[in-house]
Amino acid sequence: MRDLRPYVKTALTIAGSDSGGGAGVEADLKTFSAFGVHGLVAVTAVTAQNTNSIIAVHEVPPEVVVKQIEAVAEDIGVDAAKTGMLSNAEIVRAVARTLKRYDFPLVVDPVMVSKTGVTLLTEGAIGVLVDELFPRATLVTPNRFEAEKLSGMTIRTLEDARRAARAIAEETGAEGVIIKGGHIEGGDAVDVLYYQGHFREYRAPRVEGCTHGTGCSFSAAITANLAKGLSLEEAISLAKEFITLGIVTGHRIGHGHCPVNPIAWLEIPAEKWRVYEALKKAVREFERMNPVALIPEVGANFVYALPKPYARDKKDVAGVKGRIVRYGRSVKAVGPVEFGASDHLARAVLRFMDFHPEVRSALNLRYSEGLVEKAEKVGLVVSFYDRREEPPEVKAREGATIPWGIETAIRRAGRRPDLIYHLGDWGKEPMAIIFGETPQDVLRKLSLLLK
Ligand SMILES: Nc1ncnc2c1ncn2[C@@H]1O[C@H](COP(=O)(O)OP(=O)(O)OP(=O)(O)O)[C@@H](O)[C@H]1O
Ligand SMILES: Cc1ncc(COP(=O)(O)O)c(N)n1
Repeated sequence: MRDLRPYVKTALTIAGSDSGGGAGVEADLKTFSAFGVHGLVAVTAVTAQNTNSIIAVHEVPPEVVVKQIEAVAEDIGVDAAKTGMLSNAEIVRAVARTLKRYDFPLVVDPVMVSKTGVTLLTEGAIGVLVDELFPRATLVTPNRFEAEKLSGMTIRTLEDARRAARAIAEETGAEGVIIKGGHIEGGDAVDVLYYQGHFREYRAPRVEGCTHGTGCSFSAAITANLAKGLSLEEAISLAKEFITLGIVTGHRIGHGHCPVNPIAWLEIPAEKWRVYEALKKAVREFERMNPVALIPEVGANFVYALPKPYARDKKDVAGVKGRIVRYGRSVKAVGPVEFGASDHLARAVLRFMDFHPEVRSALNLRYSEGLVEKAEKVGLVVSFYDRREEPPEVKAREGATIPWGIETAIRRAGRRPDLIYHLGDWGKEPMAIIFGETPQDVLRKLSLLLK
């Protein structure tokens, strides 16, 4: 017997396919999944596309677009829907006619031109979109250029965006209009909503990263949250947070505009849990191994970073709060495993990851000649840096010594080191650091040293 009240919500995207996986239905489906919503699809056009350009477009016959909508609406049910690339007037008309038969919330992203400058909606279809689809829309999400086209106004400031949003809503019958600020100048990326007679701004810092598919993912995120029953304003707030993260963590693939990363929203919390659990287990094992003589005066730490591109600063690296110390005859973690708990060792592993991104874990130990000899004897790759060789401009920069040292040691080794040491300096204890892909890998190397 099928569950009569399914626990999962569904969202439908009516849009084009992007073979590069950055925009269109591909971005929408990833976004729906990121919010835990089951995605449904009606493909309007197949594009041969990459990060540089759109090479070919094959439009789907309008009746097949309609059949796709009906097929899923009638069997599975739709909790909210969005439209993206609709390509031509016939498809717009068929979609508008079909959607009038259903009452789920609808987000219309009036996609007209791709980031790479290719037309995705014929000039003649724009009027049809406005007349036939906008009146059915809960929200319309134009970017600056689309809003200028729709309103006939020039948009340079937020005040301009406010005026245009209101004009579009009042003239077309769309319930809400949000003008996205990706292409409106300013230190922040600000989106301006006009909804039910009032304005609201959504603001986030303008970030560096990947922006292909931002409009698609943003409207899909709003749709997913409407499907889950959130209010329009709550749905936009979440979508705004989501899109900023997706831009910063975008995967630098292809030679043109790299795609936004909708999965970061899901993957970061998931990876944090994996890192946390793996490190907690390894710290317990380290305590059991009890290498009392290897604990430095300043204490040891054991760290594990999120994978790239999510490991950006020390808050993305888990470590032991208060470090690991000698306590009588045993080795004890002072506090719990936490993200951001390590400073020095976190910086060391982050720098290591710039050269070898797969090496995400590290453990620092008391240096001794014997330890280094043993490491070489068991076949570990050993390298070092000498703090006395540190250039003055590096020394002058707070926190720059360790990254400089790690880089120096990696370059010196000419291959991936397992252990890096330094002999100390005034007031600095000599130290050895074991690096590994995982905390288990680090412990494996440590056990070779303890044999
Ligand atoms: N560099 C950036 N930093 C932060 N947010 C941004 C940036 N660029 C765009 N955004 C945000 O991303 C969302 C999409 O806006 P944008 O104006 O880029 O839409 P678009 O042009 O339709 O996107 P696309 O054409 O890439 O699909 C908005 O919330 C916008 O504020
Ligand atoms: C199938 C499809 N839909 C939408 C876009 C717009 O996205 P962008 O403006 O980032 O190129 C696209 N390029 N391809």
